[in-house]
Amino acid sequence: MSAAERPATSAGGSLSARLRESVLPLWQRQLQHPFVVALGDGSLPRANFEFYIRQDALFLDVLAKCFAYAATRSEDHAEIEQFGRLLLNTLVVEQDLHRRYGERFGLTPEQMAATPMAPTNYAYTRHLLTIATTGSLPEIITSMLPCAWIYAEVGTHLTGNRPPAPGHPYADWLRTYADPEFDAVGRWLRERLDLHAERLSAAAIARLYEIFRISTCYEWLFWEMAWRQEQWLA
Ligand SMILES: Cc1ncc(C[n+]2csc(CCO)c2C)c(N)n1
Repeated sequence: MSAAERPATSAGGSLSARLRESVLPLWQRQLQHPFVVALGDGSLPRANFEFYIRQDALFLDVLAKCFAYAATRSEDHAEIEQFGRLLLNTLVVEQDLHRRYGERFGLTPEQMAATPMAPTNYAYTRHLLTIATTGSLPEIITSMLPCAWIYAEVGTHLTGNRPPAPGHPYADWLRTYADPEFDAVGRWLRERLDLHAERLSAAAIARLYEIFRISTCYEWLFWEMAWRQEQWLA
């Protein structure tokens, strides 16, 4: 099994491992996306990265809210606490990474917040919000799992577990997502999902496959959106 195929954490025959296997070609396409390749080798034009950072700041605000919705569906004290921590972590990533790059690009937090959501970002966040507000807890976890899992794999794939080269323009981004602490987010979500899924019907599990596939597609489309600097129609 190549490094690209290997899950960041091996999950054996668990539901989360089977979900990833069910979308493996889509998963591997993320690592080959021109945006991801150029981000890794530092050749990504600044305009594309700036577009991405502005959109991602808006995305992470929504993702943080989805962790809050997940907390409202849980009856387990430790789980509620962890969803609360993930909500705060998400905002810290946004502030640390995005404000830092924002400052480098001469953007104020107000300018960042005034950016309109591009179509794909809008669609992805509506998908997450619909499930967060109307779905079951396993569905909510499943909808958020590809974003944590894919970024950890992209981070380790691009760095190969070595620190980014000196002067790499996107070193902070690479370090954030190659950090084993970030991989732990996905690992925890997988553990919770595998536990909750033990009590689900075959129909409920089938729905999880569908949700996982849609979120995985949107992760690819998010790179594509930033690569093309996608705009709404005039
Ligand atoms: C489109 C998109 N997908 C995933 C991430 C990665 N990410 C950053 S914070 C966080 C939650 C855990 O703190 C996750 C999953 C991203 N930045 N943008």
